[in-house]
Amino acid sequence: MNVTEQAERAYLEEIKERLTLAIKRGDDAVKQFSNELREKKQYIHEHQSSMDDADMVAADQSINRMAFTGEAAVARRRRLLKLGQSPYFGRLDFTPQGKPEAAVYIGIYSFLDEQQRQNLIYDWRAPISSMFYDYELGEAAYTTPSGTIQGTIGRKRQYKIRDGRLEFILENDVNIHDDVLQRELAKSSDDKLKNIVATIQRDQNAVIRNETAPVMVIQGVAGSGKTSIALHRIAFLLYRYRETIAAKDILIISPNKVFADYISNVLPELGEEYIPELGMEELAADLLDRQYAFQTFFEQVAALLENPDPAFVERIRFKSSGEFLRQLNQYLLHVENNYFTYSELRVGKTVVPLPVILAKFKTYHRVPVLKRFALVAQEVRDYVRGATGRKLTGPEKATIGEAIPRMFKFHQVLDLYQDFYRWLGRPELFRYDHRRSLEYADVFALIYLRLRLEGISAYEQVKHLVVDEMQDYTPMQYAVLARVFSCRKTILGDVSQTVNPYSASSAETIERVFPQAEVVKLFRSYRSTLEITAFAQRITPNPDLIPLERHGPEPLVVRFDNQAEELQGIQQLVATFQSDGNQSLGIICKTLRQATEVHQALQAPGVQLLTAESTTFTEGVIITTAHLAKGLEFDEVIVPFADARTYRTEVDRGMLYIACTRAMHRLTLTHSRPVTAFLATHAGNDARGE
Ligand SMILES: Nc1ncnc2c1ncn2[C@@H]1O[C@H](COP(=O)(O)OP(=O)(O)OP(=O)(O)O)[C@@H](O)[C@H]1O
Repeated sequence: MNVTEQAERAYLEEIKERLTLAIKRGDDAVKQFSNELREKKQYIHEHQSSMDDADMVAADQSINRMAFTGEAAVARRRRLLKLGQSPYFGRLDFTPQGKPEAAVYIGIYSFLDEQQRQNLIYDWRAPISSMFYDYELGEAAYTTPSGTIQGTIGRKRQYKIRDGRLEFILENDVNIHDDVLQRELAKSSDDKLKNIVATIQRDQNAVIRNETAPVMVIQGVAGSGKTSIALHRIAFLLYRYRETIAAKDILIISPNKVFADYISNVLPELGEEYIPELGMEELAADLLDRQYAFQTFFEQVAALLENPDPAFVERIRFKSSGEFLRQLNQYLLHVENNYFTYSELRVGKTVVPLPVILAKFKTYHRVPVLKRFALVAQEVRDYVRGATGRKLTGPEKATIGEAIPRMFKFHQVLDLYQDFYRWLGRPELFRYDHRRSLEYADVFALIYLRLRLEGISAYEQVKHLVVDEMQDYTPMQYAVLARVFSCRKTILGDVSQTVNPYSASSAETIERVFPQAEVVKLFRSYRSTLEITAFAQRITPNPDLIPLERHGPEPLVVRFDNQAEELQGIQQLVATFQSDGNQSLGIICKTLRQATEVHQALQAPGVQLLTAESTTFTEGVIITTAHLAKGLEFDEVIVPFADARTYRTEVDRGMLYIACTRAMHRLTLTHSRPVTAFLATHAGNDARGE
């Protein structure tokens, strides 16, 4: 053991002791709180009859205060216990200009020795910790709310401490990040996404700590850490703005429940509470007051995969364009200017002239049209009262109340939406029959009309919105999000991973809806080995992608003579997987029908079929579709039925790309019919030869 290591081990022991002491002090405090609380309650119980209202309020307040302090003490205990397992992962020896050098240990939370009033561990989100991610040795600086601190970093170390034991130290090397990163990435994936605090990269750190962007759009290649970054960014914002933003004020729009479950561990690992999460469809149902049944996005994509009817494709394509939004806005102007077919109004002997009614209607141009009638009616009543010099009778008031809305051509948003297509001269683009449900492509347009014509106030409490898988949402959806959520937003995704190319949005498309957005592009891919990344690149090339130097076995494309043999082959691959040390295997099919078929054929214990209705993600063997697997990752991936009939269209190509990019360490594709053209250039990898 060298001197450095000896000193570090001794220091770790010292910190652990102090942590144990702090936990003990905390325990005593919690005990004391609960005793006091019990006594107070007892006292109130016994003296209730002699207490007046003011006494009761004061007693209530003091109980609440004590309970709150008690809860905070329990939370602090939880954090200290966790720190005991792994107190810190980094150290900087920093000399601020004109001041002495100090060792700054960085961990998942901060630890202040209350007796010595000394910060023993800094939270990774603290301003000083940013230098750990942003600088190597030499000159460095960090920004605090009261200004920039300049200085020099004389030493930088990284540690891996697990279960309180020091596993390794890496010293002062420019490449330390790479070393530790490699070790982290080579590990087996468990069932949930993990925190990456110890190895956040410089470009990722810039996104996590960005405080200025009203809308942050992150376009990143597959495996670039977008989801991880978004979650760390939430943790950062909760720390930085802890006085004004709490976990409950944030909303994550996630593509499905399985994904929500998959990411659910990161924030608690970082010591933050549960963050509210909502699916796009749940949001839509809510904004439509649950008045309409509608097709889901899964159903739309499944319909495209099974039977891409050209008229259906055309409807989706048009409704996913920026032009659709522009036309709907034009139509709204047309409605405003033409659909109020006002006429002269007679109330008893009084005539309310046309210009008066129209002027009243225009005065309220800021109020949504369908909400304007009551206000106009009230103005007209005032006018009649002024003209007659007397109060209006009940029937007169009612006449006015009924007459004004009648001057407007439509009253139902759905009727206006249908009328929009007539106005556009393309009625064939709207398919709706009252017994069936709305097509998914119509859902957000209808919500947009509701927002503009009726006004909806909802979700006003949300202070930060996170939208993952941004490529799956159309300009119309973003226009709705922009109107419903006026708060800051983090929007992330990858246009190469679209499940529906007819409705994909790139960062540029989104920028058109949010001109104030700051767009960040991430090109470095962390998830997969170089071999897997190179393989996926040949399906959907992305010249900007930079893979991380990490090697593994070449992906295999394995041909079988018939489907029965193919399924048997898959069964063998599963058996091999189960006997080696990896933790997660994803068998990713194009459609749910195929996934169900494989699931039935395998019949092995512990093999789980993941469908759109699933709510949890567990490790082991999972069979699912590419659409559902989007955002997830597995140690090993098998893609069955990689044949020319299954993977044929551009939508199919996207699915194949998504499926392959889910693999971290090993990838195998199988087929029994002729291989898909998307793998034509991969034929050399065919284990059995074509
Ligand atoms: N700085 C980092 N340190 C360690 N691991 C990282 C880092 N950045 C990303 N990773 C790992 O890379 C993998 C991919 O991350 P993540 O799922 O957040 O990427 P993504 O861009 O959302 O992927 P995709 O779009 O393909 O679903 C995860 O296992 C994550 O832990």
